[in-house]
Amino acid sequence: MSIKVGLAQIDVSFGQTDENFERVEKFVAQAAKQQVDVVVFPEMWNTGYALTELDQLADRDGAHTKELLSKLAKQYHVNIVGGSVSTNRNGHFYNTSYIFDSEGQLVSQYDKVHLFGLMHEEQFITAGAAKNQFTLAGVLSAGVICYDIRFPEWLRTNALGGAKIIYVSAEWPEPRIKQWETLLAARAIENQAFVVAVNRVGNDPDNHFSGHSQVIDPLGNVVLDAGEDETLVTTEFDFDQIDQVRGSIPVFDDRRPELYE
Ligand SMILES: O=C(O)CCC(=O)C(=O)O
Repeated sequence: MSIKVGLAQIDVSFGQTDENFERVEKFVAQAAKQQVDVVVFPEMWNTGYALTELDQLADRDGAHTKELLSKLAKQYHVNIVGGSVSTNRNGHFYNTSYIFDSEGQLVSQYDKVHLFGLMHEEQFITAGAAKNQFTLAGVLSAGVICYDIRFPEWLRTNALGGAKIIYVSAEWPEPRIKQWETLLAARAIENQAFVVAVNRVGNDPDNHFSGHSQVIDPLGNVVLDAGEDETLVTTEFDFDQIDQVRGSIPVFDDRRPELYE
């Protein structure tokens, strides 16, 4: 079984929500034209890290994002891993990912669990406390957001459901891009899964973001690298490789969880 994914490596206009919603709409249409099964977006694409303005800008109850992604998924008959957006729910702000199937149904909702102190995220955002495991395009999958990839135990926790694809959405700044690439490869190898990771490009007042969205196979090989410009890149991969890799080095069977606490 194979799947075609589209990585929407977009810029994010700082605090300009209307512009950002329009951009996402354009990229979903473009992805649909290329007949992808799943299109994936980066982190916090509605506002960027405009954390001090969340009161005015964060999506209340995620309503605007959910309405748009659901409509687009249905209209174009495409599955959408909606990156993440800043949301305002019950008086708290969250960094929230919404995932829609090609019928326009919400299949998962995830609040980023590990908040990134270097960008003062924890001063504004409330951390999530739940996993993100779902079936999309018929494939068991998991999803995390940016800084989450520094926590192998969290990805393992999510991957233990049998995920064959781990989706990562990020706003990962350029100075640490080597760490991004290395961490993604390690998460793919240790979980023997495909990693589909989408980073943004462009600038915010404090950071430059250089993309390098990637698809990585279960052996840690980079199948696709999107480079440093705003772009939609696509690739198709099949899951036989996962069975081969898991069959030859059975790390899931060889785990010793009784020793890990
Ligand atoms: O861990 C890093 O170096 C980057 C994390 C980050 O930018 C984020 O979580 O938004």
